[in-house]
Amino acid sequence: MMCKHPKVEARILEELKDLQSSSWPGDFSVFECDALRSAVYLQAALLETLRLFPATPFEEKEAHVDDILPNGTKVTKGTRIIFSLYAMGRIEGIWGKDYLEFRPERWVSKSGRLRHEPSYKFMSFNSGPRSCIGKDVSLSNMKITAASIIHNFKVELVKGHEVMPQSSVILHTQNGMMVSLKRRVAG
Ligand code: HEM
Repeated sequence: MMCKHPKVEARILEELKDLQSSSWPGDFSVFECDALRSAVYLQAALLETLRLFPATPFEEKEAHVDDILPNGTKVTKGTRIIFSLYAMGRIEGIWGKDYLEFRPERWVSKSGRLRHEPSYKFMSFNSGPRSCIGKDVSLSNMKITAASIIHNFKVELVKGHEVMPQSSVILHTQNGMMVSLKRRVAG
């Protein structure tokens, strides 16, 4: 997403500039979890990526008892329901007119804090009693990894390579994602 959205990348770099990092051999800088707590825009960009490209694109549930769904649909015990988290991240009625735009700003409140979206709206970590117990640890790890890569390297998509999602239990890319890394000037 950063390769295709240079303004977002620039804003993340700006946010990282003031955060504490540690040096690694080779003149690299890495960020630790605590230092990234205030990196609201970086987290917003990761959440926005997961909205458009949820790692689990669809899920299946089975009705434990006869029930009625919020839209009035009756389901009988044992009915299997498959729902698409991928589609739910791209519905205008849920996300607004700009639902197809990659816009991390939608996750940032007027006061500059991370905007909370209810889990039944942002379903990438599922909702309810079987929601992902690794949500916080995965977001921390993604922040650490993304911050360290973006700060040290300019990531560019290989010319002519088109990244296409491929549906499976875990969202894949049809032909991978070919990129080149250019070392950013330290400092
Ligand atoms: C971007 C990273 C991740 C995403 C998008 C994600 C998403 C999800 C989703 C959608 C489910 C519900 C699956 C279902 O009910 O069919 C789930 C469940 C679960 N996740 Fe994650 N997950 C992520 C990372 C992790 C990590 C790092 C851990 C462990 C440290 C983890 C542990 C679990 C466990 C144990 C469950 C099952 C919870 C239950 O059934 O009660 N996840 N995750």
